[in-house]
Amino acid sequence: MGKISVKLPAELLNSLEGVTGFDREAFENVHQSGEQITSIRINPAKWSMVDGELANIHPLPFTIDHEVPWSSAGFYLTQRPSFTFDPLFHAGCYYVQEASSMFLEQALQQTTNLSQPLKVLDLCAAPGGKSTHIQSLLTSDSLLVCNEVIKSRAGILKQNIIKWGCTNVVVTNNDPQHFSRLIGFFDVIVVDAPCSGSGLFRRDEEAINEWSKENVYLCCGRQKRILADVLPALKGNGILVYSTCSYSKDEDEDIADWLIYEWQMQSIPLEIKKEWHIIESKAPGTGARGYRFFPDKVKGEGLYLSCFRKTTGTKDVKLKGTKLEKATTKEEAVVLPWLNTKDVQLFKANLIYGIPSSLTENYSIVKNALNVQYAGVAIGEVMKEKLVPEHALALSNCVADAIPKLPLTYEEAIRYLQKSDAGITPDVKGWQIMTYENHNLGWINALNNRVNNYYPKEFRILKQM
Ligand SMILES: C[S@@+](CC[C@H](N)C(=O)[O-])C[C@H]1O[C@@H](n2cnc3c(N)ncnc32)[C@H](O)[C@@H]1O
Repeated sequence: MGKISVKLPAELLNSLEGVTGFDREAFENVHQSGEQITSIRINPAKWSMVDGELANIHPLPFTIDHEVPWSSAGFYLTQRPSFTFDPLFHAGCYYVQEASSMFLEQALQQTTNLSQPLKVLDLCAAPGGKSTHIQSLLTSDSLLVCNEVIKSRAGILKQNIIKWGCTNVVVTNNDPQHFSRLIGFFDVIVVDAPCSGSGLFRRDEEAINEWSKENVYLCCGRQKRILADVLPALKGNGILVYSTCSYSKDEDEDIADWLIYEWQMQSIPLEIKKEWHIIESKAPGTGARGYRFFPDKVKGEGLYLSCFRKTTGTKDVKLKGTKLEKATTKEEAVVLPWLNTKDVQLFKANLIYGIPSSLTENYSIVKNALNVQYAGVAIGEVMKEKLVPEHALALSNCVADAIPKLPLTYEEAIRYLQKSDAGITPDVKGWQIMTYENHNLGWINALNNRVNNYYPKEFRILKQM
């Protein structure tokens, strides 16, 4: 790690003078240092912790330096490994996520009773870092709606949700305006807003070239529009978590003031430990609390996060659901042996999907209002009274234990994930799941004369080792 020459925009540095906790020299130095930090957040549904240690993988594909102090599942790594060539990454055992972002866990834990069923919206969700984190913190009978306005990014979000392997998430592709159709529906809304991106300067030099004061103003206007569009969908007393990866007061504290003046939101302070070195800020007008991460103070990138309670009630609107096309009894009989639970509602939308029975009503309301891209778990297609299973089922937490599994060596797993000939000769015929270190990777179908690799094209490793 050598010193590099980075020219930070003088206009940004000047505008940060006076921002609580800003130390110009230290801030400039940390950007020049060339230091890069790598952190991951493990998927507790797939990878267990025993006595604070990651269990059952030998050898671990990386070396853990220490834990991210504000997250129960976050770890710093000593160096950045090749995640592409780690089968566990493809199995959804962890998500590569910048450490400051994991502070969302504190925001949710300290403002919300996470042990009860909740309806949560992650409005600006792609590629899914915060969504996968929120999912891990919720009960299985909570519903998480992850939305992304840009269609291609919604596709990436869907892939990451499939890898995470849960059944209680819906991915939508909507403009924030469309959420006015869901008046008072959500208990919690997370807005990780598009911003001018100064918090990412250390990782992405392009962000430096793209930064301008004009863009900060543009982002600030957009942030207000997004919030104004979505706030009606939050129920009275509901929680809003607002975050950006910008240091600019216009996109952070000024938005907090605006939320209080214009929307009568109430700021909720969070408890932070001194040794975390997170800076608590007060918005100039209302004193609303916000939490700012400076890379010269914390081991992570730039972030601002602030929590609010909605003090105004919402009209009591009875939201209508749409009728879901249910799977037939015959289809159910074919599908159920592939699942480890009967507590799912099976419905059809090209394929057969499953969603926890307790979420059906709320899901039908979401489906009526929004452009759903993915819901629950895609199970497969029933053809000639047999199931052709979907990749998502293999990676999900609802696939039956009785399905045959074939453990692969590291080299076989990489060839399988490249969708090339893995060179395996299974003992049994038919559909079976390829595993690596006991984690599911995907399907093959072993026929009499050949083995068909069903790893999806869009997920495959394109690089050669
Ligand atoms: C900071 S990123 C979200 C990162 C994500 N929350 C995560 O943790 O992986 C902001 C997202 O907002 C989306 N976005 C851009 N313009 C938007 C708009 N006008 N309304 C809503 N979302 C928008 C972007 O496409 C982007 O995916």
